Amino acid sequence: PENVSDWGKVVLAYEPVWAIGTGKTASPEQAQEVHEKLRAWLRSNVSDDVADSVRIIYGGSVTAGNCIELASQNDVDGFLVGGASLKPEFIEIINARA
Ligand SMILES: O=C[C@H](O)COP(=O)(O)O
Repeated sequence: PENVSDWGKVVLAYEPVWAIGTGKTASPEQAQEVHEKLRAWLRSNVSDDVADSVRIIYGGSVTAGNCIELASQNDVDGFLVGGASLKPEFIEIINARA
C-alpha cells in the first residue's frame, strides 16, 4: 500500500477464470460477495478512504443481457469487457451504471 501514491488511479478487476470468454457469468450475488471481500480487505489493510474510492470491476462474459443486474450490486463499480466490446451491445454495457 505504501508504494501507491494515488489510489484514485487504481482499478481492481475480479475475473473468475471459468467466466472468461466462456459465456458463463458469475451471478450478481457471486460477484458482489467477492467484490465486498476485496473492499473489506482494502478497508482493513489500507484505509477507509481507499476502500471507498477504489473501483472494483467485474470481468467474465459480461453482456447487454446481464450487465444491468451485475451493475446493481453495491460493490460492482464497472466491468472489464472482452468479447462484447466488439459488438454493438457494448454501448448498453457502458451505460449500465448511468
Ligand atoms: O479481457 C476481457 C476479459 O478477460 C473478459 O473477457 P470476456 O468478456 O470475453 O469473457
